[in-house]
Amino acid sequence: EKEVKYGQITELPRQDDAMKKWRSNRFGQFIHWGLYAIPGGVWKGKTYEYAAEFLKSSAGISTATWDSLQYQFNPIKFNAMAWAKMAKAMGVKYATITTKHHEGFCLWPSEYTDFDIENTPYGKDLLGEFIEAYNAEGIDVSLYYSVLDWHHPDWRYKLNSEEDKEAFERLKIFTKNQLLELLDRYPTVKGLWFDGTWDQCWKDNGQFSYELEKKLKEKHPGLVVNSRMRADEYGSRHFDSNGVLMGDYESGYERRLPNPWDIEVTKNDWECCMTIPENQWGYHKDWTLTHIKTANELIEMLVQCTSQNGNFLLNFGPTGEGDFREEEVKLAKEIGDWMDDNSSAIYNCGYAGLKKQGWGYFTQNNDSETTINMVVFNKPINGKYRVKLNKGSVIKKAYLLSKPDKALDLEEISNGEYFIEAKKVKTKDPFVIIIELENKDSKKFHQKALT
Ligand SMILES: COc1ccc([C@H]2[C@H](O)[C@H](O)[C@H](C)N2C)cc1
Repeated sequence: EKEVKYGQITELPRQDDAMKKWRSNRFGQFIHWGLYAIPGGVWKGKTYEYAAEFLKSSAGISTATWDSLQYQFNPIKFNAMAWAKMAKAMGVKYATITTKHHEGFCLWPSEYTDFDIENTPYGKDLLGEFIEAYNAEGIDVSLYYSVLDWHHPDWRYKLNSEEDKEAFERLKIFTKNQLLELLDRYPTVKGLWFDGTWDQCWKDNGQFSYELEKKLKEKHPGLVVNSRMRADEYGSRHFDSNGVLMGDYESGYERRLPNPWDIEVTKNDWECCMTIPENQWGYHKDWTLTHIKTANELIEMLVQCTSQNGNFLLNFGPTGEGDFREEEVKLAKEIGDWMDDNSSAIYNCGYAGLKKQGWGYFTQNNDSETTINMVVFNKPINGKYRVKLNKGSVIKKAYLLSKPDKALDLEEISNGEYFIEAKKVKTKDPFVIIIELENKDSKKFHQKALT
């Protein structure tokens, strides 16, 4: 064990109401929006396959040229209420929006920079409109903030000289001021999603990020912060040098999921953030470059996250004009239609304390001791679903969520192990079988105490 002074601040897992709400939300919408949405991955007629929000570096564009995009930013199609209604219909309970991505452009009128929405043809407080509209639909809002800032003259990747150190001290003050400003301006926000914290400059400032997390949480009770914000004094990120998680949840799952059989991951809160194309967070004009995930693929990721006590944050990249691609609108509808019928296996659900089986994923409602959800993605050819529950568990009845009054045939194989027969399932979509137990699924709740 190393002596770590600037490691974890909050005892995890948090059991306060704000964190319980974060946990029960399960499904969120990520929004990546900034100046990069204007060129959309194309520069001087050339299409760049790399992530569109990195076009400045992949096309080798000067900061002056890139920053002049600010005078073109005029999303005439932006309608925050329409966005919020689409998100509501999709079934998300929270949304995380880029207030400032690596380019440094701020979607809110910041008093600490002119490189912001106020100095664009649009001019209005776009971020404020977004938060108000999403909150009006009952959707919690968290704010993404990139510490890495290509625009700011005091940004330094490494601190090699006294001049570097002085510059970065100014950058740290700027960062703290902007974050306090965001929490002042938007008191209803629930969390901060930090990014751009992998460089040496930040890893050398573990004490600063420790004190910053404390100050932000003192100012904004209940604030939920991702592990990506932090480095300890040895430069260890996400987890401190003794392997203790920092922030409030693990946010290392970017465009990747844990092994579905992994139960270690269930011990902490965590979130997977996911793109619809393979690697585009910002709007890209050309979606033929890579595989585009289908609704069923994305639903399976959401279900897998829930089954392992994680949240799923699905990304959308609005165009420079402020609307969504038709593919994104279609996916939001398809996912929403599924959520309309099956969200009881997602909201306020988590790890059931059971080993994953081949047909799909177990989830269990956090408020229920005797009801287990089976979300099926792979129908067995004989229509019989093998379920291995905890020893001593007895199934009272099992039924399709879509047909609650028709009990399915059961065959007990051994203590706590059954076949559930569901031969006549017509749907082509993933579906849910509900198991109701005779007795409290004690092992699961015992395990819950352990986490
Ligand atoms: C160098 O590899 C990177 C760096 C930053 C990212 C950024 C993306 O732009 C997006 O904001 C994602 C959440 N973040 C990690 C992704 C991959």
